[in-house]
Amino acid sequence: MIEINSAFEKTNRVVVISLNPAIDLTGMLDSINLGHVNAINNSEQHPAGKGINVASVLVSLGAAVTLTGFLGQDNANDFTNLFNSIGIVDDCIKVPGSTRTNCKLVDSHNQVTEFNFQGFIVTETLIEKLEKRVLALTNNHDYFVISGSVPPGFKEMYLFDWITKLRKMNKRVLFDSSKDALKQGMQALPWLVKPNEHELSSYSGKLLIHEQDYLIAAKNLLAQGIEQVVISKGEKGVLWVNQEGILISIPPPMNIVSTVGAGDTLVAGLCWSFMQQFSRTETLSFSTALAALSVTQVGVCLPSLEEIYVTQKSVAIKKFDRAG
Ligand SMILES: Nc1ncnc2c1ncn2[C@@H]1O[C@H](COP(=O)(O)OP(=O)(O)O)[C@@H](O)[C@H]1O
Ligand SMILES: O=P(O)(O)OC[C@H]1O[C@](O)(COP(=O)(O)O)[C@@H](O)[C@@H]1O
Repeated sequence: MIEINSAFEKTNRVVVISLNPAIDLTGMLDSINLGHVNAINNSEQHPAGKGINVASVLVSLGAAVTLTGFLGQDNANDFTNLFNSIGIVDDCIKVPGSTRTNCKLVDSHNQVTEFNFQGFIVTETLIEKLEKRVLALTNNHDYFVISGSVPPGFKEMYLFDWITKLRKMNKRVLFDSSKDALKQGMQALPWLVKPNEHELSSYSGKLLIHEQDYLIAAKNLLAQGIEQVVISKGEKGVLWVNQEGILISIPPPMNIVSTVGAGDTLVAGLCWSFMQQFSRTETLSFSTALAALSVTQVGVCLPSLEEIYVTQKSVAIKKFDRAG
């Protein structure tokens, strides 16, 4: 029998689990010509991946973040330099090989074409070692973010097992993944899920188009026992459904540089808002503002609170009581 306890303390401590990190190599070009040579106008490269992006934004907001998961030992320094410079506590397991490099091409219409590679291979021994680390962290943490795809060798079933274990310990698990990993993880009923439109359509097995389609899909997840269903809809904003009702946010128009990392930034904003016990409206407007700011540059941005508050004032919120 799963125990439900809503008496969560305000906290700044959080664990982020990053199973398949990446170095993001972003190239800007006028347009992509398939089958031809494409000249890149300028490029940037930085440590990223869903969990690492979430951890970086959380730290910038003031969270005490312990990052665990896997890192390729051959280029681990690229990541550990970042962790040391911004103050992420590194509890990652080093695995043979290099962490993958993902390629992101941004054209002059700000359209992003992404090439996400597979990643290093993990063994059962490494996975068991990681599970022990995650369980050890339950002694002094209530919030766990599991973000991103899984590397080759990692059976999606582990996500089901780990989320089930964390849930039984009454931990709040925020889960953001895709494909089979999303399916398996969702079945364990994490506390919060954040699919984007495409991921939710693919999970639901049908194309969701209208607001009503998303609402029905969200309410189904709620009925199954997921407490917070947050659907991110790019520049159209966020749809958040829970037992208290439906909230919709619309971000202000932004100067877009790259939308890569917007979803991770939204997850970090949500996590921080819950940890800090913001009201529902404040949680959504804060997280939407933070995510909107992230599209104004390459990678996740670490804006000042002042910048976030200014943007937050331009986020429109629509509220409907009771999810029904
Ligand atoms: N062009 C944009 N302008 C303003 N906010 C944006 C824009 N694109 C994304 N966002 C914000 O970032 C959130 C996450 O973006 P989205 O593209 O839906 O996620 P993902 O990166 O997971 O695909 C959106 O819900 C929205 O709040
Ligand atoms: O974990 P996945 O699905 O392989 O995706 C990894 C990619 O997603 C990112 O974390 C960006 O994610 P979002 O755009 O959804 O925020 C990149 O940094 C990384 O290259």
